[in-house]
Amino acid sequence: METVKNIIIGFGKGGKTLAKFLAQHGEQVLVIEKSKQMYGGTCINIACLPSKRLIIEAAHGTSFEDAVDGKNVMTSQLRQKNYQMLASEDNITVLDGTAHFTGNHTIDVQTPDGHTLSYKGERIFINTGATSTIPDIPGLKDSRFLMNSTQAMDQPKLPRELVIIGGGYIGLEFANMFTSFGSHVTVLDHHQTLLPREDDDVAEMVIQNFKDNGVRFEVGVDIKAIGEQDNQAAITFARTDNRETTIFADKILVATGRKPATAALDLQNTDIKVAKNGAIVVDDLLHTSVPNVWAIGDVKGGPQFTYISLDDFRIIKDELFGNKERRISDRLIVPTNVFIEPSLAQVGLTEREAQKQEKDYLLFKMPAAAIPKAKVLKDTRGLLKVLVDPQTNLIIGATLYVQEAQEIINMIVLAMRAKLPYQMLRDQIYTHPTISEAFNDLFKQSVDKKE
Ligand SMILES: Cc1cc2nc3c(=O)[nH]c(=O)nc-3n(C[C@H](O)[C@H](O)[C@H](O)COP(=O)(O)OP(=O)(O)OC[C@H]3O[C@@H](n4cnc5c(N)ncnc54)[C@H](O)[C@@H]3O)c2cc1C
Ligand SMILES: NC(=O)c1ccc[n+]([C@@H]2O[C@H](COP(=O)([O-])OP(=O)(O)OC[C@H]3O[C@@H](n4cnc5c(N)ncnc54)[C@H](O)[C@@H]3O)[C@@H](O)[C@H]2O)c1
Repeated sequence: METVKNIIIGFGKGGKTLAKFLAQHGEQVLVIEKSKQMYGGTCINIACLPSKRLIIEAAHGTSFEDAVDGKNVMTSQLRQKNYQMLASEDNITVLDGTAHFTGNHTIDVQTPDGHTLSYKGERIFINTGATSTIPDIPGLKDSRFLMNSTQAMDQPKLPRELVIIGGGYIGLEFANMFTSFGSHVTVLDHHQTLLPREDDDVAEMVIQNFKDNGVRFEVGVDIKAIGEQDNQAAITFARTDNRETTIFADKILVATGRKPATAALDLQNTDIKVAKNGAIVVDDLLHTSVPNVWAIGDVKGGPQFTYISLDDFRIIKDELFGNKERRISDRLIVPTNVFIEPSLAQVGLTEREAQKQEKDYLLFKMPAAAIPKAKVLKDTRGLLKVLVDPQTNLIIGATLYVQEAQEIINMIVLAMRAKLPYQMLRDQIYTHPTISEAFNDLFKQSVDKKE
């Protein structure tokens, strides 16, 4: 059995960044990836980048088929670039194969040609990501109409009637995208409230905009069964009043969350603790319960974002080569963005959360329609809400539902991290016409909280 200084299982965001860093510091690294189609990990191949590319193509009026082709060219280029980024390093070996543990620090790798290779790792980093879940609905798992998000982005033709189960991140982003391509979309969710973290005014506006675009929502439903009729899927669900309805679709996209990919790792052969949901239990420094074994990214549970996986890399880098100060609990200001149209970005407290915590706050609020650039972009939908601590003048939360929110939220994040008073954003000179210059006007006057 060969002993390797660093083994990274999975070519994910944090893992690949760590591999490059370790190699550049003279350390030997073995990166094991189970699929050649996944070099570079989930984000670039089957998640963030291809989905955003399709969303943009849909908004530009590209046909679905051409958009999928273009997306595939992009992901293949990214895959190649990611592979080269690691394989070109003398100290890194990228091994095709599926890894599973045989002991606390030993693994076997099943290679595509049927061989089993055994390794001992002085350090092991688990970066295997997460996989789609399929809810236990009779007939769903075996339905020929079922797709997960990866399959939805690779359909040979646009589904005319599309049912999406789950109205979270993927559900809303794909509902927006497929509607723009021309599908008729119905979103089913078992919760009564979509966007449950958002303030009511924001969530209502987002859902109304979807409805205005033709998306149908059925919330608080209990999906009873998936069948087939006349070459279509038949989806039967009960509404809150227990009345049963059946709707029909050419495809069903399941977007009901993703679970940590630990099932194939044979962690029962180790002392690595796993939570009920399959997530690897880690401490504040990403240590698993076995010394010198870390978990990075989605596999450790918690927020599932590429930038969190990247930040996991920073924690490990700081532990191994820095001053050992960075940790998960430092992540107090983490922005999110739902890539719908317009974009919905959020950081810090919402108004509801501030009220629940009995925090005093100033509310700055304005409609997107007041921003000249929104008119230029021909999309004046949305609103901006920022909460400020009246004692310190520091921003404590922001929700930006406006075109380009995914970009300008990062200015708010910077102001929060640098503890800049809101007046700094109010009085700054911005380029024009831009969405960010809205901060000049937004912060002029706080509004009555009851508005
Ligand atoms: C449709 C979609 C859109 C998304 N959009 C966004 C977005 O816009 N912004 C954002 O921040 N996040 C987004 N996410 C979430 C984001 O993709 C994930 O949080 C991120 O990719 C997780 O990265 P990771 O480092 O945990 O591992 P991953 O990138 O998931 O990598 C894990 C790798 O491990 C490999 N692997 C698994 N098991 C084994 C094994 N036993 N042996 C060897 N290899 C193995 C897998 O093949 C995979 O390549 C999206 C997710 C989806 C599904
Ligand atoms: N823009 C982004 O950053 C982005 C985009 C896409 C995905 N992601 C990441 O990927 C993760 C997975 O996305 P997702 O949309 O699958 O999960 P999600 O957790 O965001 O949403 C799941 C939705 O499915 C519903 N649901 C669950 N079980 C159901 C059932 N049996 N019947 C009906 N509805 C049901 C839930 O109520 C919820 O609304 C997200 O949590 C996010 O971290 C991020």
